[in-house]
Amino acid sequence: MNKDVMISVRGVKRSFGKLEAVKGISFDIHRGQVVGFIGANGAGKTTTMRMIATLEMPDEGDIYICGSDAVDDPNSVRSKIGWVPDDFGRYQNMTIVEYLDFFARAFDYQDQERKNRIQEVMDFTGLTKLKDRFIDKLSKGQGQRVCLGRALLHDPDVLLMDEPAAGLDPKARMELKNLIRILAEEGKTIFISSHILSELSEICDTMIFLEQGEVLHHGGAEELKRGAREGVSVLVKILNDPQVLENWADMNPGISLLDKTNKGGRLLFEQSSDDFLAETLKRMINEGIQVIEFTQEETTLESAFVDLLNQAEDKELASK
Ligand SMILES: Nc1ncnc2c1ncn2[C@@H]1O[C@H](COP(=O)(O)OP(=O)(O)OP(=O)(O)O)[C@@H](O)[C@H]1O
Repeated sequence: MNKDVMISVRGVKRSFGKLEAVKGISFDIHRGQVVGFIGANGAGKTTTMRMIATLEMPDEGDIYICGSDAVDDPNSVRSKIGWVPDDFGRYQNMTIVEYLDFFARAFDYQDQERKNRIQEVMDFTGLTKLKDRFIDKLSKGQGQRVCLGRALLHDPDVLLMDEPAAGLDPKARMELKNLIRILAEEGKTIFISSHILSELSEICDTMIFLEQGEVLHHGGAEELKRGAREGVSVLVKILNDPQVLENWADMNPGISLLDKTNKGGRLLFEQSSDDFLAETLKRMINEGIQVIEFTQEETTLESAFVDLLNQAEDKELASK
C-alpha cells in the first residue's frame, strides 16, 4: 500500500438488523490531508468513523490506518489515531488536569515527561487557565477542547473528529478551526464529520459526501460546484404575480424554475453564456414580464450538495 495513504477504507459495509447503515464504501485519505465527511442525519457518518476508530467492526470490507489493519490489529491502530467524539463521558469531581493525567498514564507517559506533555496539550488547546475546573461543569466548547487535548496526548498521526463544531458558538468554532489549521500545518491527517458544509469547505482540502450509506462525491469544493449542475442559476424578481414567471419558464426550453419566491423565483438556464443571458432577459421583458431584478447566482456548496442529491435520486428512479 502507498505509504502516504493514512486511512484506507475498502468496500466497508455495516448493518444494524435490516438497516444497511454503510453500504460498501471505499476511499483513501493521504498524509497531511484535512478531509470533511459530510452527510445528512443518519447518512452513516458516525458508524463509519467508529469503524475507523476501531469502536465498531465492519460486517464486510477492510480498513487500514497507516498500514495497520483495524480489524486484525486494532491496538496498533489505536496508537496511531486520536478520536474526538461528539461528546464524552464527564466524570464527576475530576478536574481537567486530573482527566488528562489519567489518559497520559494510560498512554504510558512517565513522571516529568507526562507533566510536560499535559502542559503542552493544555497550552495548545487553551486549557491551562482552566486546568483546575471540574470537567462536568465545563461549557460545550471547553469540553470539546478537553476532548481534543485528550486525543492529542499521544501525538497521533491521524485525528478523527465527529461533529466537533456541533453546539459551539461562533467564537468557539473559529478557535476550533484555528487549532485544526495548526494541526494540519504540523502534518497531521484529519478526518472531520459535519453537516455544516460551508464551515468545512474553509478548512478541508477535500470532502466526502455520504448519502444513505453510500459515497456520492469525493473531491474538492470547487470540483463539487462544477460537477453539480450545468448552466447557471439566476434570481429573478418581478412586479407581476410570481406564477407568471413559472408559466413563462414552462414554455421556454432550456430554462426551468428551481424554486419560487414571493416576488419571482430562481431560474436555471442550461446555457451560461453572457449572450444567452442578455438575450433571455430582453425576451422576458418583451413578453410582458416586469423584471425588477435579474441576478446571476454563484453556486453555493449547499446548493451543489442538494443538486447532487437530486441527481442521485433521479438516477435511482430511472433505474427502477
Ligand atoms: N447501534 C445502532 N443500532 C441500530 N441502529 C443504528 C446504530 N447506530 C446507528 N444506527 C443507525 O444507522 C444509521 C446511520 O447512523 P449514523 O449515526 O452513522 O449516522 P450519522 O450520519 O452519523 O447521523 P447524525 O448526523 O445524525 O449523527 C441511522 O439510521 C442510525 O439510526
